[in-house]
Amino acid sequence: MGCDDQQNAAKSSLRIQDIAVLMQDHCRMLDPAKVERIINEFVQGGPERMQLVSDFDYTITKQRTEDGSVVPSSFGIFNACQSLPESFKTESDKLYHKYRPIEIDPHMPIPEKVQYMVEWWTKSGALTTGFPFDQSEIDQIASKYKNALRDRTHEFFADLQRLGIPTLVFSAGLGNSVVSLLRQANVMHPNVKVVSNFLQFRNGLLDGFQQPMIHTFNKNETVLDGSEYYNLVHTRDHIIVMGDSLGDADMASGVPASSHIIKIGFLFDHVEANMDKYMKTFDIVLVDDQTMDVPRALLALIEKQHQLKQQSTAQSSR
Ligand SMILES: C[n+]1cn([C@@H]2O[C@H](COP(=O)(O)OP(=O)(O)O)[C@@H](O)[C@H]2O)c2nc(N)[nH]c(=O)c21
Ligand SMILES: [Mg+2]
Repeated sequence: MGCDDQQNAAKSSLRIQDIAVLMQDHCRMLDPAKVERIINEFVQGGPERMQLVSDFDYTITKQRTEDGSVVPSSFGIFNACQSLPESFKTESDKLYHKYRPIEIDPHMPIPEKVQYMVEWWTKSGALTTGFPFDQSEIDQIASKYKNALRDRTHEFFADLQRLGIPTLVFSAGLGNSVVSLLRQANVMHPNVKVVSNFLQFRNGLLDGFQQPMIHTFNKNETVLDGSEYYNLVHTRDHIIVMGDSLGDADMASGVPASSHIIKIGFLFDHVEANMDKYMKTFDIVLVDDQTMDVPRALLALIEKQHQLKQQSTAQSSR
């Protein structure tokens, strides 16, 4: 490509109908023109303005595996550890059955739910106290699920690392399981930060979770305020958000209002019943897509333009 061609390519904008992955039947968008506009902004802004924020359970892990086996959640991995006292398991189940219906109650206002969630995480932390525990137990169970990450997760995290895009994995679950799985899958690169609830130890015994508590309704960038990660990303105003639950769409709250955000929602359960809400909440809804192909395609467009710009700068400075 000559210099002029390269400069023209660098300026021309992309049309959504030319982005093949977004034209697949299972890829739905309420407002394709908005997605097209933001993709063009991402592409023009380049990798240095990008950040990625992703949920963990059933967003990085698969919602459906080929052999039909169920992937446990991060708390589920911990609960499967053999050394946990029997009383822990029964009490923890009781809490789940009490609080989970509140968490997903469509009628209760969020401020009221927040109190209950704080109560749940606090009681769960109190239960996770006073007995010995070894991280290797989590590692052993997590190792069984390192292949249960979405197809092309490895490539996706390699893309993010190569482009230097800060990547936040947010989980209101258990951070020890999240990090263990990401490490064993070889995707825990230096640009990846996990914000979650981590086990705390005192005198060799478990002592609940470390602060700050991350629960369903504060799982967003406001909990990062003033932190090292916040300082790293607060000027990165081009954001990809990925999640499988409706609440995940708010994970970037707390970033400047002028930011441009593309929210990708992975929908698998009760597709028809959930479709309307997902379409209103996420910019791109992927129905039973167990891959990272769509977010990877966005990164590929950003990278291609970035390379063109670099080549044309190199040529014009000759
Ligand atoms: C305190 N607590 C919370 N949860 C659930 O863990 C989930 C973690 O939240 P999340 O990180 O948003 O994960 P998601 O991808 O599954 O949405 C919450 O939505 C709760 O339903 C919990 N689940 C179990 N098994 N045990 C617990 O103690 C516990
Ligand atoms: Mg999830």
